[in-house]
Amino acid sequence: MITFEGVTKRYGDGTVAVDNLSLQVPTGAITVFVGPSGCGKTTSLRMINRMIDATEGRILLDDQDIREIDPPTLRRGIGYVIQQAGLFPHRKIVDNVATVPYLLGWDKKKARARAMELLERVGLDTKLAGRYPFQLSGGQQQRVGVARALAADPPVLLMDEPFSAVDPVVRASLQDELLRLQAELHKTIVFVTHDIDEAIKLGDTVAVMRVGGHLAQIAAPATLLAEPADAFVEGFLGKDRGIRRLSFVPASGLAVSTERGVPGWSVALDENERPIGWRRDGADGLQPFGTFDLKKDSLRTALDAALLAPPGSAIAVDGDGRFAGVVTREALDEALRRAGQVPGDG
Ligand SMILES: Nc1ncnc2c1ncn2[C@@H]1O[C@H](COP(=O)(O)OP(=O)(O)OP(=O)(O)O)[C@@H](O)[C@H]1O
Repeated sequence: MITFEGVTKRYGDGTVAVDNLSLQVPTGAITVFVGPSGCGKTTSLRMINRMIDATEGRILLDDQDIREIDPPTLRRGIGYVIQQAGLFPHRKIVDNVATVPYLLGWDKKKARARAMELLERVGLDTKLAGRYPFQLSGGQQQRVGVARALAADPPVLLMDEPFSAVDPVVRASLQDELLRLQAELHKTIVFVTHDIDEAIKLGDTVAVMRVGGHLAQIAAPATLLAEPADAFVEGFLGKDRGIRRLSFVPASGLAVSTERGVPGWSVALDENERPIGWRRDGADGLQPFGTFDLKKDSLRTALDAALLAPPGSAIAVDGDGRFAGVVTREALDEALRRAGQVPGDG
C-alpha cells in the first residue's frame, strides 16, 4: 500500500503542483491518476520514488515514510516506465532490459537470460533482442520499456503516460498486454494518463485530479461512471456514461433461451455450431448478427450484439464461439432495468 498523507508540492517559483493530496494506492492493483494537463499527475507520481520531494505531508510505502529510505534503495523496489520508453539508444534491446540487473551486480549471463524471459513475457519476439532501439517501432519500444521496468521484479511499478506516443491500435494492444501481465504479476501499479478511457479500462481505482493538484474523486471506474462527485468529474468523464457503465456489468446474469431463434427468426449455424447469421422465416439469405461470450463479456457487448441484428436479439456463444442460446429484447430490457439503466422504469 502506498499512502499519501496531506502531500503538497510547491515548486521554487511558487507553483503549487499538488495541494494537500491524501489517498491510498492499494497493493497488487492498478491505480490510475487522471486529469487535464498540468493538474499535478506527474509530480504526484515522481514523489513516490523521490525523483521529486514533497514540500509538506508524507508518503508511506507499506507504513514506512519514504523519506527514511535512501533514494537508490527505494528505487530498486520501484520500476519506472515513461512515455517513449526512454531506452538507452546505444545499447542493444537485451542490455536495455538488463540495465537494473547489471546495476544490482548480477552476472551477465543471468541478467541476459532474465531479459530474454521478460521480452517474451511482454509479447516481443526475442529475435529483436540484438537490435538497437531505433530499429524498433514505437509500440515495440514501449514493450521493451515495460520489460526493463520489470527486470528486477519490483513490487511497485510507476507508469507515466507510457502508451501516449503510439497509434490507437497499438495503444489498445499495449493496454491489453498490461492487463494480461498484471493478472499474472499482481504488481502495485500507479499509472498516469490524461485519457479517461484509458483510465477506465486499466484502473482498479481511478483518481481524478483537477488543476491545482486537487483530488476531485477517487473510486472504482464503475462507481465513477455511476456517481461522479461533481460537475467537473462528470464533464471530464464525457458523454455516454450510462452505456459505458454497462461494461462493468457481466453478461452472465442475462436470461438465455436455448431455442435457436425468436418468433419469425432463426439462428443459422455452420457445421461447427458457430452462428453465421439470422434467417427470417420463409426468406432466403442471412441477415447481420452479433454475438457475445456468455462467460466473459459484459452487458454492453450483449446489447451491442442485439443492436446489430434485425430481430433485436443477441446470440450467446461459448468460449469456442459455438451457439449457446439467444437473449431476447425483453431479457435485455430486464437486465438493463436491473442495472439501473432505464430511468423511471422498474
Ligand atoms: N520544475 C517545475 N517548476 C515549476 N513548476 C513546475 C515544475 N514542474 C511542473 N511544474 C508545474 O506544476 C504543475 C503540475 O505539473 P505536472 O507535470 O505534475 O502535471 P501533469 O498533470 O503531469 O501534466 P501533463 O499531463 O501536461 O503532463 C503544472 O502547472 C506545471 O507547470
